[in-house]
Amino acid sequence: MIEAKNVVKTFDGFRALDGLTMTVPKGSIYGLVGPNGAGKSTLLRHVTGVYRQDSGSVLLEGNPIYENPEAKARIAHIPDELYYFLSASTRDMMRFYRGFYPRFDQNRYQTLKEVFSNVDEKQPIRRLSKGMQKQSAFWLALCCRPEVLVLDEPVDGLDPVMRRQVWSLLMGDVAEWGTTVLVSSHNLRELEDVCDHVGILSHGKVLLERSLSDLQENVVKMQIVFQERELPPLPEDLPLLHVSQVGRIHTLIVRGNATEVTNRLAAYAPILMEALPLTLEEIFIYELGGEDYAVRDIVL
Ligand SMILES: Nc1ncnc2c1ncn2[C@@H]1O[C@H](COP(=O)(O)OP(=O)(O)OP(=O)(O)O)[C@@H](O)[C@H]1O
Repeated sequence: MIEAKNVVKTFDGFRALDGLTMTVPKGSIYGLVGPNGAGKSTLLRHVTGVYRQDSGSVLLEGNPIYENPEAKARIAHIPDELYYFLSASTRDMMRFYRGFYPRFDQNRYQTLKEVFSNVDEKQPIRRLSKGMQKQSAFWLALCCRPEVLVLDEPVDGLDPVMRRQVWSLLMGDVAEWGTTVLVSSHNLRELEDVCDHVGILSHGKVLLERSLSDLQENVVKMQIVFQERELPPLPEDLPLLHVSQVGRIHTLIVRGNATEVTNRLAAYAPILMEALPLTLEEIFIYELGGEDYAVRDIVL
């Protein structure tokens, strides 16, 4: 488990992280979503032990990460801007990582050659195209067999086929090894299919973090038609988040699970009624109640 508790980080008086608290359960794929400048990269640099927080704590299994080589050897990081030694090739980096990561898997390096077949392992990484550099970074990170994989905007620059390949390899590692993946993105849609936990970051704070199952079981979209054109007066304690109408079809966004809500609304004898799941984007918009426009922008 990774825990960030009340983390504050200032740069020249500017609070890039402003009392941030986040919990990433072991074996989860945790998506961190936020607009430009929200503090995603800064947070990930704390989780990987690159930065030291001004106050608060950043822990892996209860131990501080900063200046803790034992914790750092359990974490692999693909940052938004890749850094490699001048003229180092993928093969050179493999040898370097092999010395650092105790679970480095040499056989996997050979096996994954087929997946990343258009990366020339002998060519300096800096001379590869951007997408190929990302592929090289994934290839190496997957061979490290880290307990925690931290990915900053990981699939930017990868073509759709490679995106799928990479996500499927990552999900395989989570299933087989219980790897914890912490991944940042601007795009909730990109993360929707892969994450089981999501945190929304804005102005240096996590506004909301939930497991996907919690989110999906607790809000439902009801499409409903009554004999009358107008909506009948519904009970005051029905936790309605939003109501809209197109023609005779009313769309109600209701907090609660689909069966409960369907049973309650059945008492009003609708002609037609259907419970639909919400997309992750819709859930966040309704959950956050549109209070924060920066957040609306990223989820819309
Ligand atoms: N080394 C630094 N020195 C000064 N300010 C910094 C530094 N790193 C980050 N910041 C500031 O902290 C804030 C958060 O930056 P950060 O890079 O963490 O955001 P982000 O959510 O990753 O953004 P993006 O989506 O654009 O990558 C920004 O206002 C940025 O200008």
